[in-house]
Amino acid sequence: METAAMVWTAAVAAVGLIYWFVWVMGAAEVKGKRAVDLKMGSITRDKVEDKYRQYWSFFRRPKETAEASSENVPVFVDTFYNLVTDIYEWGWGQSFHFSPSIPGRSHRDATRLHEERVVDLVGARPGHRVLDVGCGVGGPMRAIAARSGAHVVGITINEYQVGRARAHNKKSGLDALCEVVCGNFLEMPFPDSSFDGAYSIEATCHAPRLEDVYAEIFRVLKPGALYVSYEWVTTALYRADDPDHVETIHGIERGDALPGLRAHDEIASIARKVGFEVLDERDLARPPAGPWWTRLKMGRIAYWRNHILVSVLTLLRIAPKGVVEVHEMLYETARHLTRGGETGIFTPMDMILCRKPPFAAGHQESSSS
Ligand SMILES: C=C(CC[C@@H](C)[C@H]1CC[C@H]2C3=CC[C@H]4[C@H](C)[C@@H](O)CC[C@]4(C)[C@H]3CC[C@]12C)C(C)C
Ligand SMILES: C[S@@+](CC[C@H](N)C(=O)[O-])C[C@H]1O[C@@H](n2cnc3c(N)ncnc32)[C@H](O)[C@@H]1O
Repeated sequence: METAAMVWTAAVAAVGLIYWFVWVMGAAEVKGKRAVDLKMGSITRDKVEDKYRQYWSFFRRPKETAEASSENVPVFVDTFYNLVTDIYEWGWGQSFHFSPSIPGRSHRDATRLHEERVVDLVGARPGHRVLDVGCGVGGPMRAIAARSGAHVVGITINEYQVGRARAHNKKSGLDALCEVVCGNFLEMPFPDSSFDGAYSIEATCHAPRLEDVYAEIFRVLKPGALYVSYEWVTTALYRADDPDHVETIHGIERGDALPGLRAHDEIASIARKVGFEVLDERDLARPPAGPWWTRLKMGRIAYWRNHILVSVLTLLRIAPKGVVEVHEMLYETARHLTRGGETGIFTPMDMILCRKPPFAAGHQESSSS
């Protein structure tokens, strides 16, 4: 073969390979969000590295951060979701939470079943207005609205997620039942007693003080309405004097924008303090539930593929500088989360079911006010 022909063949093969690697393999979990579409939320390209550094210096020592400047937590949580939302959608899907694995069923099915459980727990039905506290890009909201026929209103602090969630709602034909509002769940823009039910899936862990968000939820619920939450907590197996345990929990907090994980036995008393009756509390991760962390572990090869992919895309200037660092942070977090699951010292699904008493007055003040 002539040299020119060889060069051409090699060039065509290289282009084909890059196309396959980036466009075909790059559309990881859910087709529709590809590696080439990775933006960093509402952060402009040139600011991504800086924003990541700011995030990292704020959340490097989570507990101290929360105590020193808890009023800044929502701002940095918003920065965090600008940095990770597209990577989450690309590598995980539209539901930003874990679920127990179910033998013989796909991750997608397991996720949906974990979400639909909320419908039964809060008794959502057509005609109801249900609040989704910390709604992400709306994966759970769409599953819950579709299953129950209720009108679901989601709130998220991150403007970029609002746009993503509205686009997904429209695309799935659920926009008449699903509404998304940008706001802080510590000061919600809703009138007292305006919801028939509420839920939060792996979101209230971002609140510096759980009583503040619970008090807000209590305020906006109608008397007699139910609220269910899947909380991130340390379990009874966690030992504060075991350096391995402490490192795992700090690793989870640093890489997930958490101002300090709470212990499992703190949740119910906080709910009662703001006025709720606690009807049930259970760790949904306990056997016979299948392990929630296997989905993270089984993807190790995929992580390496993704790492190479984001590095190549950054080199080609398709992805903004800083994405590789964010991706590495998530990889580290996945390691700590897996360790938390395997040792049993951490659960992302401590379920608490509460009711606002039928004859409750309006807003219960949180302890600081
Ligand atoms: C509830 C929260 C988020 C929970 C999970 C949805 C996310 C926690 C860690 C995330 C991930 C870790 C590794 C990433 C991987 C390196 C990348 O290649 C593809 C995406 C990941 C799998 C990513 C996906 C989402 C998580 C599992 C918190 C924030 C309260
Ligand atoms: C891990 S995501 C879970 C999203 C969604 N529940 C799901 O399961 O897909 C946490 C969500 O909480 C939201 N959040 C965190 N702090 C918030 C705050 N102070 N006010 C409003 N939303 C907040 C984030 O913006 C994000 O949407």
